[in-house]
Amino acid sequence: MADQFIMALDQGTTSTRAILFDETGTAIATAQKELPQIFKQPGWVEHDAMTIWDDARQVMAEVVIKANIPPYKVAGIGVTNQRETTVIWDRLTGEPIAPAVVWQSKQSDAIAEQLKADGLTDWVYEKTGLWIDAYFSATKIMWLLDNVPGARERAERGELLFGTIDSWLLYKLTNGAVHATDYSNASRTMLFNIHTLSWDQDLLDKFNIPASMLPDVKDSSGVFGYTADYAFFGIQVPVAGIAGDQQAALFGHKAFKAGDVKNTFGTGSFIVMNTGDDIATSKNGLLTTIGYGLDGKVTYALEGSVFIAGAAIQWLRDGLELIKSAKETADLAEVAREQHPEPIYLVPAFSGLGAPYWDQNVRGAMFGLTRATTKGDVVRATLESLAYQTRDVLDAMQTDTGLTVGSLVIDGGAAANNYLQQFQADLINVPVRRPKQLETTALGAAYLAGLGVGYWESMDALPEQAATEMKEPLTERQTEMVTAYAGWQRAVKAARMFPLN
Ligand SMILES: Nc1ncnc2c1ncn2[C@@H]1O[C@H](COP(=O)(O)OP(=O)(O)O)[C@@H](O)[C@H]1O
Ligand SMILES: O=P(O)(O)OC[C@H](O)CO
Repeated sequence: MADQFIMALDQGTTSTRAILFDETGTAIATAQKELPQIFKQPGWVEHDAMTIWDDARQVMAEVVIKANIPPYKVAGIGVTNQRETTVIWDRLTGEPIAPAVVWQSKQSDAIAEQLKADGLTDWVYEKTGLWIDAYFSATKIMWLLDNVPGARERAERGELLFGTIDSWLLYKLTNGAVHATDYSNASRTMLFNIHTLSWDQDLLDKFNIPASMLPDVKDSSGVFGYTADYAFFGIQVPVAGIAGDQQAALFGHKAFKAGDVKNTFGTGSFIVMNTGDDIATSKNGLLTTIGYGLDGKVTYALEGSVFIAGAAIQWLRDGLELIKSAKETADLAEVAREQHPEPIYLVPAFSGLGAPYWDQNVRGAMFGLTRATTKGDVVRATLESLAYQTRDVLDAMQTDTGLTVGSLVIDGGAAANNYLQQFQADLINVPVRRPKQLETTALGAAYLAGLGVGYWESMDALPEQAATEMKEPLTERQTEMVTAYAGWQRAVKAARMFPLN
């Protein structure tokens, strides 16, 4: 297989990427397209599903051309995706009936609130491992069926299909031949029973969603189908791996042991702990989810989903126009820290707070401003908010599992930030490691696809990640961190006391 490659197709919230990996797990070429965000109403976030498909096809072709390899040298494709985002399309024409409702979108908030008011929270949690929220696909499907004219009747006649982005891309890649997903994505819909490993008929009945819309659920590794003529240079390449992006990152870090934890700092921040065979439950606002399905067996995980991480850095750039690029933030924060050791705090609850608070009624706030506050202080507070939110989740994880997190691996765009990495290590008082290659999500999808086609024979044969950079916590900062974290906790409390209405 030495002259063959595995392609990862990583469809994220803000971009669509194709990356080719060789046998050593090295990325040899990347092609990427930014994805336009559609904000029709406050709190709504949508994507054009056809654009996603067009972009996917384009980056897949581009990456092969960039790498200058014949397309038949691609041994398999692994798909990984922004999770929960919901597409509904016509079974026959393959046309979406509406824009995709993105995981961050709040248009189904009222439906989620009603389900909670109906007292379904524990019932849904016991079956799905999820706390009722507009974040998950179920209320998004309900919203689309209720709001797109004729959708409910068409769905009841069996004419419509639902899928998260992986299913949508798989359907398009195979020209409608395959309608399937994997366990990790299914476990984010709030329709999938993580105990019986099947769609839950009680939930479907309660939510009034026809079972005929749902994809088949399979292992994350194995052949799902083959690319159709028009999809990839007219050749049939097996789509041999699928996983939601956060679970793919867990796999990409080779976090295979119970207790292994990773954090991906992308648009949001997703801290995931492998819990092995154990369907660990949480009393502290974490989700129970499926890490991956492999060889007929699923591995479970606990997750803390933080909605705003790198998105806060984008806000500094595009909203406040304080910086020109995300890269500037590390130096600005470093200087600010030297000038004004006393921190200010940003609670970036721009769309409510996810784990461990799950409070939709809070919005962003800053605390501690004075006339001396500078741009650098605001940048520093923003970067540090990513680390504080991670600490909140890690504390909850340790309380829930009784396990001690001894180190943390990070990836995603904002993991490149040296200030953040050091501050994170200081704040949680354990080493924080990041791989040189931050595309761990894509690597995880490549691993799954590679295992699926026998490119790598077993998990033991998966290559080690390229060199990593480690930041140790600084002992001399530990007293300061105790005060700093107490300040953050007060800031969150204060922000939550200023309700939306
Ligand atoms: N050097 C940096 N420092 C801080 N944040 C960064 C840096 N580089 C990129 N980011 C942030 O990382 C995010 C992009 O990460 P990525 O993993 O590509 O996200 P996604 O998969 O959610 O689209 C953006 O929100 C951006 O603001
Ligand atoms: O696209 P990302 O990397 O922001 O990830 C989004 C998550 O999968 C949402 O649950």
